[in-house]
Amino acid sequence: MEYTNTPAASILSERLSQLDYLLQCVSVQPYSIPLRLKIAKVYQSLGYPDLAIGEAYLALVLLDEISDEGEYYEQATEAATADAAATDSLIDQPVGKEEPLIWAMKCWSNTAYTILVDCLINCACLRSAFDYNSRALKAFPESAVFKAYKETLSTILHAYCKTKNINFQDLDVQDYPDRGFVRRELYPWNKHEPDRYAPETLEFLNEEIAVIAPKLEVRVTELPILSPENASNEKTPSDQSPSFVKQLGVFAKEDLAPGEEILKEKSILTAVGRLHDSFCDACSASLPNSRDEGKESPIPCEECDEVFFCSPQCHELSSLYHPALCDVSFDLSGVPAKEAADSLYSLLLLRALAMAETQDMHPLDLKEVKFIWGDYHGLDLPKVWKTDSDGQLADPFGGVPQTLPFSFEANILRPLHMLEKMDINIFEQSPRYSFWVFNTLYSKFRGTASARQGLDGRPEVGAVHPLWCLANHSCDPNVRWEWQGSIRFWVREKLVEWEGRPETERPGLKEGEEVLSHYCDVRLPVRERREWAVGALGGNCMCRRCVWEEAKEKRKADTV
Ligand SMILES: C[S@@+](CC[C@H](N)C(=O)[O-])C[C@H]1O[C@@H](n2cnc3c(N)ncnc32)[C@H](O)[C@@H]1O
Repeated sequence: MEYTNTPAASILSERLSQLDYLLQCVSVQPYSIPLRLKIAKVYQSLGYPDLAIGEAYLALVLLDEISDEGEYYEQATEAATADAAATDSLIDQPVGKEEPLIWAMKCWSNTAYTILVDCLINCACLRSAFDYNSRALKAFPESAVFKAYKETLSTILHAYCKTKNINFQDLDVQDYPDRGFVRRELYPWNKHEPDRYAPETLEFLNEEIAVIAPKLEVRVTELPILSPENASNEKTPSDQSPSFVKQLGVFAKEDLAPGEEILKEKSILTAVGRLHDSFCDACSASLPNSRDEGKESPIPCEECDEVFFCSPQCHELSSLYHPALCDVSFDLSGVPAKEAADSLYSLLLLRALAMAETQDMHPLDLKEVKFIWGDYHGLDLPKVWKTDSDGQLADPFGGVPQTLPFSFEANILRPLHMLEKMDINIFEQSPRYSFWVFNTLYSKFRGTASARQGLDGRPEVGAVHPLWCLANHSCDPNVRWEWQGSIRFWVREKLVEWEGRPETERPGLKEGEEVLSHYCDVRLPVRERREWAVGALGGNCMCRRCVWEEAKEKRKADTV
């Protein structure tokens, strides 16, 4: 990354170097509370309040380990005693006769709560902020800082009630909003992201795709940059020429006939949010009922007997993730319906962490994850990141847009809980299983995962098919797909009917033509299609059918 000579850019560069140094230190001193707090402060000063929350929370966990004599009592106490004796441990000198360790712990606890509450408010996690501020006020009843946060929270919550037209007194703490958006970013220190357009990347992806789709290849292509505003009534997209961005796409290597099956991909990066014995644990195919005659019976895991596989192949593939999860139950089936989709992303995260642990790899180096699209903001950080002349951030995110959904539960607590269930030491392994790694995985999954609903309309199964998801979208697709365990593409035998299509067009793909999938129900009218696909596309669809149909609607409206 190039750092221009603006004052903000050099401050950014300095803070990133500081972070780099502290991250190296924490890999050798994973139980150091002041070090966790220093990292939290640097994240905060860089405009990543979400990452600061994670480190401040770890500092609180370490403090609890000492006070409650928890599993890591010895390591945490040893580190804290050494830190309390050191001079640069973020604390004032002890007053009176208080023991240095007790005094230091009080100071660290105060700092941890301050960072946590401030950042939770900035990330719109108001219920969690309220909860931690109440605990802080119990520990430090006279603190002007926590009293001020109480006021701030009350003001924000009153304003929230006003917009929702509800009485503040009627709002239960459990119903306080607790979810916001944070920066969706290729973090400057992330060394795991490949150059997706480099010849060696394309060579690797084409070797992989040759196995499951011998007539297709991955190529670099150009796509219009989409934004949610570009179809608003004031600006007509067809009047503007969109800017383009380099991305990957899937192309035909030879002429493909209508009806031909051209891709069949099985993935183990799957998530099942319902009863485990109804779906193959590896590929998520529905399992045959025990009464289904002539069907092979599901194969159980011989160790835990809790998960089942649809075939010997899936049973074998489970050796790539299941050892880390064998006998571990992580049930999210009880989450409220409105959180069901988010919980599938968490289960995909769990699968990726289990794959990394079983294969002893960094999660971002897994081949199923490494090359997939993270839909990062793509802005030049040294140019967009903003501070004033004193180095104060323009806003808690440094002026950088926020599009990644974030909650304390999904991005901090749940991943740590998953690691603990897999018996992973959350302190010593924090360089590999870090909060920015969870965010990066969530960014990738949100850009590419498919979900299938159950009969009640609730998202039930999710999966990332790393090669299939390289295909781009059109509301006039040339393939159709089906997902039942494996995902399959067929060349369409019948093209979608819409008025603007040139009459000469026939189904089938010519050599070199792009495979165009669909991310929404293409039977719907343009407005509904765009609403459906906006999340997956990052903006309103600008395919030729959408542009044509929107123009027609506009002409119709103008004549009325
Ligand atoms: C599942 S990925 C598709 C593969 C992606 N192009 C890549 O490089 O890996 C989805 C992303 O591709 C882009 N995309 C797909 N179809 C598009 C279209 N018709 N117009 C513009 N962008 C599109 C959007 O950025 C979207 O977030």
